[in-house]
Amino acid sequence: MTTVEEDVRVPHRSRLALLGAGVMGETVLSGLVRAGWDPSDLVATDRRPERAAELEAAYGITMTSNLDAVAGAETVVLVVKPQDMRGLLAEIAPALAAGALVVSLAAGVDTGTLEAGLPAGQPVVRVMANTPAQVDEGMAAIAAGSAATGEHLERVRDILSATGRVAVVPEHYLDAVTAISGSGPAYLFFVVEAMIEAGVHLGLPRDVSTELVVQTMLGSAKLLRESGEHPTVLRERVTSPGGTTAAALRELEDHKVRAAFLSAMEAARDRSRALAAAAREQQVTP
Ligand SMILES: NC(=O)C1=CN([C@@H]2O[C@H](COP(=O)(O)OP(=O)(O)OC[C@H]3O[C@@H](n4cnc5c(N)ncnc54)[C@H](OP(=O)(O)O)[C@@H]3O)[C@@H](O)[C@H]2O)C=CC1
Ligand SMILES: O=C(O)[C@@H]1CCC=N1
Repeated sequence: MTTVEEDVRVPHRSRLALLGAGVMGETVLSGLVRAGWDPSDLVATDRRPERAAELEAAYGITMTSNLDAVAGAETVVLVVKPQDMRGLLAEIAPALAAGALVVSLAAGVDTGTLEAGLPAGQPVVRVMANTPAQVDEGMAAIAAGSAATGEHLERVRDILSATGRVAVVPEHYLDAVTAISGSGPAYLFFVVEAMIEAGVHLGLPRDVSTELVVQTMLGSAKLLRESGEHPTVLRERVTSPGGTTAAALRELEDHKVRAAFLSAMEAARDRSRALAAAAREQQVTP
């Protein structure tokens, strides 16, 4: 017979170790805590002791060494910079539990490179996430390595869907995904900065300009999502014949802003490929 106590129990979550608790690492950890994970099911590490102390105080998560964290963890999430991945894989490979799922959030580093630095057959899932996950509006794309199963992908989806949307994609999409949604928040913040400065240039107090621009960005994103309309249609609805918007858009086209966005995202995609190549060249077998 089912008891009331059993009905309301929190589902068991296996122990998750997160290595590299910088900006993106904290984004994931804080999201899991907000989503109701018991901090005692989480363990994390960072190279800087003062950073570790900060996170322990903020979230009640045990901060420890990489080897301690990995021992017994069923899911190991790696959130170090691509350039630090090789050393980290070499350090943890001997301590990983057989079958533990390794999840990498590093830009560029492909699953082949990760697998080459880990014991044979270790399941790996690669992720490209973004910082709006800090407010539960993240966009993450995930791809399975050669030994990862559907259950492994579901486990990663469960972790990331706590803080936003998750798409399963073929791995060869991930350099482009990095250029679009991984780096994307920075481009939009750049546009916001430029518009706020423009408002100040036009004589608005900075706080007024900031409020106008931030709410316009938020409202436009919400309109896109909720209307389901194509952005071209929404832009045309703002653009009155012979009006102010048409005058502004003409300047953006004359300054080749659309072409600049294309070049910028090609550069980000190429940088992701270069990081992948560098990580591949550095790879070591355990
Ligand atoms: N920031 C973002 O918006 C996004 C980042 N990413 C990816 O996430 C990863 C982390 O990026 P981000 O959080 O911005 O970078 P951070 O530098 O903020 O975080 C990485 C953290 O890992 C620590 N670290 C490095 N080596 C080790 C180690 N061996 N053991 C434990 N901790 C270690 C670093 O310490 P120290 O400071 O001493 O180096 C640092 O605190 C990158 O691979 C990046 O490509 C992906 C999508 C978006
Ligand atoms: O700039 C970077 O390399 C990382 C990856 C995507 C966003 N930040």
